[in-house]
Amino acid sequence: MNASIQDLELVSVTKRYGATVAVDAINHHFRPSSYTCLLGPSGCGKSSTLRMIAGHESVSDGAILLAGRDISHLAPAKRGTAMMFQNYALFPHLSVTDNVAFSLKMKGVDAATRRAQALEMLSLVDLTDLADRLPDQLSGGQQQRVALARALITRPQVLLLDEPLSALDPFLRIRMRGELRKLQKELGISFVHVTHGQDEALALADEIIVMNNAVIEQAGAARDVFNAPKTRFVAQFMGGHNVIALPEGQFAVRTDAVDITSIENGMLEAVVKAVEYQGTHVSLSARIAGDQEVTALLTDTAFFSNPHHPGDRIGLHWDANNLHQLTA
Ligand SMILES: Nc1ncnc2c1ncn2[C@@H]1O[C@H](COP(=O)(O)OP(=O)(O)OP(=O)(O)O)[C@@H](O)[C@H]1O
Repeated sequence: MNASIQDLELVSVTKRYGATVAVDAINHHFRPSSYTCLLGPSGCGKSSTLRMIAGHESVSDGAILLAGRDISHLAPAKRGTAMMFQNYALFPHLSVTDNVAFSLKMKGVDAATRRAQALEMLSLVDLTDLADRLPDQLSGGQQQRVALARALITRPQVLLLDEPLSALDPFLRIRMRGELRKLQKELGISFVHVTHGQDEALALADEIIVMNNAVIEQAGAARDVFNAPKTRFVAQFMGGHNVIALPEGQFAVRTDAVDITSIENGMLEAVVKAVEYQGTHVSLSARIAGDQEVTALLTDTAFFSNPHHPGDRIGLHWDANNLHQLTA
């Protein structure tokens, strides 16, 4: 396949800080014009990966290619990428417009052109009316939009976002993630977004890259990663799965794919341990052979049409195609 204009590729990219290997020879070909989330627990290497793509951290080994060009050793402003930081890093003494226009000023663009382009970006993020305010006269969500406009004014091929929603309250976080997604689709450029929240990754991403211990555990379409985790780590980190050791190996099965039936009709015999009412659903946990726990997430209708209580002996059942063998 020919490299398209926005193709971003990591080739055996490694980051070492002294003796610490933060990113260990990872390879990935990002899909053009897509929203990708880099997901993983604290310390797995996702921010280092993003910072290397941005050029804010040097690459210890390997190469970063954008549109077929090796950008590994270029200055951040020369890469065709732009980064939006977690804390937005706005200049407190500059107006919204001047914050957005800042990088153009550094490039020596004249004042009228700077202002026109900044206003265009502010209109894109719906902030035209607040163009003359200072950052501390804005809400958290508005500051984030300024930071977005400021990153986008450089017309990047790839926008890099490091935990962009973490400073927002939960309500605003959900609203802003909808706006990020919409903006990415409107602009048609690639967004690469670092998060440790699987809900956030599922809500936003076309593609999810799950990192753990400096390597990529699994990458793929969001639904594929959620539905068919390849490793125990991915199944547990994404949530909503049981990991069960059976005589044939280790398997993941989604909690909402587990049905309760009679002992005779079940594939496995179990004893109910706990029942938790969750409104739309009921979470039932049961103990199976080998002292393993299996959770079944049942709709409230399904549960209350045939309720069970701790101590009941039941059968568990699932369709074979909902069982995913794990490789590690
Ligand atoms: N400047 C640095 N010097 C030394 N070690 C570092 C440095 N930055 C990161 N590390 C180490 O590299 C590893 C990966 O860090 P990184 O920040 O990339 O992880 P992360 O997945 O983004 O974590 P978090 O979600 O906590 O930000 C960690 O073990 C971290 O302690």
